[in-house]
Amino acid sequence: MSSSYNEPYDASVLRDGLFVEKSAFVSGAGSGIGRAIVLRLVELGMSVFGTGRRVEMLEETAKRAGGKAGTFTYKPCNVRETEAIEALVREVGEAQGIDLLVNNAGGQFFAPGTQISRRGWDSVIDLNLSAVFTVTKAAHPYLKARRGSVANISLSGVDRGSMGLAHSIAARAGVLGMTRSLALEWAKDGIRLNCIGPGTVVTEGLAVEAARPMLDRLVEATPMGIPTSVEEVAELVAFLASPAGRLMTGQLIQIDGAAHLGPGLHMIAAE
Ligand SMILES: CCCCCCCCCCC/C=C/C(=O)SCCNC(=O)CCNC(=O)[C@H](O)C(C)(C)COP(=O)(O)OP(=O)(O)OC[C@H]1O[C@@H](n2cnc3c(N)ncnc32)[C@H](O)[C@@H]1OP(=O)(O)O
Ligand SMILES: NC(=O)C1=CN([C@@H]2O[C@H](COP(=O)(O)OP(=O)(O)OC[C@H]3O[C@@H](n4cnc5c(N)ncnc54)[C@H](OP(=O)(O)O)[C@@H]3O)[C@@H](O)[C@H]2O)C=CC1
Repeated sequence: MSSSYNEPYDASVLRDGLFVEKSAFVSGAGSGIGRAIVLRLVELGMSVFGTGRRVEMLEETAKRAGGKAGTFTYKPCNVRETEAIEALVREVGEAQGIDLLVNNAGGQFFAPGTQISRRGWDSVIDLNLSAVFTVTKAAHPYLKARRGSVANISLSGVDRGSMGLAHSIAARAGVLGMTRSLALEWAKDGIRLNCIGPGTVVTEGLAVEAARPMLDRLVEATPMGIPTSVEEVAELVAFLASPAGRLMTGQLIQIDGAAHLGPGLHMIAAE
């Protein structure tokens, strides 16, 4: 693996102060893509609230957000605990409003369909689909009040399928369907919803040496041969929330070096 895969990438094109007096709710804010989104939004002047299960990870995000134009506050919560996450969204919505909701918390394991148990299937669907609906629905009144927007962090290949990810692709395809349906229902409220499909992103889970064979395969499946950086995902989230994204809704934007057009992960099912 080239060591440059994991280096910070300057993707910033948006202007300073863009999001002053705006507020965001970001799930999975304590690591990887979610942390990068928080840091960029705060840099652009936003008041960002973040959640995730591990408080120490959120603390680290807060440390890195210190001294920037906006603010970062947080509280740990499991997005799969419906009543708790609904209450948290209400608390944040009442306290600071919500101009932008980022559904980023998620994850899965790689396995051929024959090795996914019913419980494994349900876990992945619960985290990556049902919890996204719960959070989005809970945020609706606050998004409506601000004519806000939603960015759902999805997965490259969601509209085509991927070996080894039947459960996750099914969940994210469900999110895409939900996104397009709510984009229609909520257009009258001025609310926009989009999905972003990153390709391989070298975050915590993939950066460890043990994940190196998987990472090599993922890069092999990426025609441009370059993993997606967390910074370019963050910039796209910010762009979609900005005035320049005013008419963008119901979209799937894949930021993946053409992975969704490439050979796919055929090697996984062969194992
Ligand atoms: C078109 C081609 C495109 C090519 C490019 C692709 C681009 C996409 C690249 C995607 C890159 C992805 C990277 C990463 O994933 S990085 C790693 C990030 N970390 C994670 O994602 C971890 C996420 N995992 C979890 O959060 C949890 O494991 C999960 C929610 C999935 C389950 O949590 P839960 O606590 O509910 O689960 P349990 O541990 O109780 O287990 C429940 C059942 O699930 C089964 N299970 C768990 N792991 C596995 C496994 N590895 N294989 C098979 N089954 C598994 C477990 O056994 C339980 O079932 P049973 O009770 O029946 O045993
Ligand atoms: N890395 C990649 O290659 C790609 C990732 N993605 C997707 O991007 C999103 C971010 O992933 P990434 O940054 O890479 O990976 P991480 O594992 O770093 O991020 C996942 C985040 O979600 C949080 N999370 C997971 N489960 C829950 C839960 N039940 N309740 C609350 N928070 C939860 C985690 O925090 P905590 O554990 O503290 O709860 C963590 O901060 C995920 O949806 C992922 O599937 C999409 C394409 C490619």
